[in-house]
Amino acid sequence: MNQEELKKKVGIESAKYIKDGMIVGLGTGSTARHMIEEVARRVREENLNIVGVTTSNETTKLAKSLGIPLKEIDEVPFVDVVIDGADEISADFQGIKGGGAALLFEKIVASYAKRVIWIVDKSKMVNYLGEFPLPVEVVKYGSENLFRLFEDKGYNPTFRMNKNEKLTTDGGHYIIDLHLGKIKEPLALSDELSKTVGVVEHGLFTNMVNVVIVGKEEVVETLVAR
Ligand SMILES: O=C[C@H](O)[C@H](O)[C@H](O)COP(=O)(O)O
Repeated sequence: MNQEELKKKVGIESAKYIKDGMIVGLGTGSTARHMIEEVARRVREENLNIVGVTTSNETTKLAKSLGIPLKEIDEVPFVDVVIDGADEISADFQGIKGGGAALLFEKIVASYAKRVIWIVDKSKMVNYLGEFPLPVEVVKYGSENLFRLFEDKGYNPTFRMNKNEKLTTDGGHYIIDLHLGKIKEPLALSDELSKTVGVVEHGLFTNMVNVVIVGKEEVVETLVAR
């Protein structure tokens, strides 16, 4: 079974957590896409009655094209469940997200969610976070200085590019990716980045996930955080 098939498997499995009447956070990326397609199928074929809240412009476009009813995040007081992909997940359920540049809206939706479910193929499960570059979303004003600050700290920063230009996120910011290799203390780094002026948000999602659905060759494994 190739990686794409594993992603599809967990996407379909995760949609089973969605029940009639729910407000559902719709994640972003190639794995979340499969979940969104399955949700749309259930809306169409099973008359599933839900409202989606999206986590990126890309997901809004996809969900609209598939006919999923949507509301803006500010039109709902909470989200029942958000289902999203991830770039890395460690054994203690900490994660890195933002490989698709959607971390800010994803974290906002997750922070209003009663339940957070991540769907990944087995390659995303790691012993330590950090091999995947950690995305940091920053205000454009002063971002070169912030870049130099990260350089001085030895964080090996690179600006996320879109062709020859710096990529601008859905929120109108830049992303600086930190190439850290191994993040020894995710919680401490999360605090440090959150306190850094000019940082809007970062891709460390600490103590946020409730359920992780992992696609493996033979089985789909469901891990529940304590
Ligand atoms: O910004 C993007 C998101 O955090 C994605 O959920 C994450 O990058 C995983 O994406 P994919 O399922 O395409 O690997």
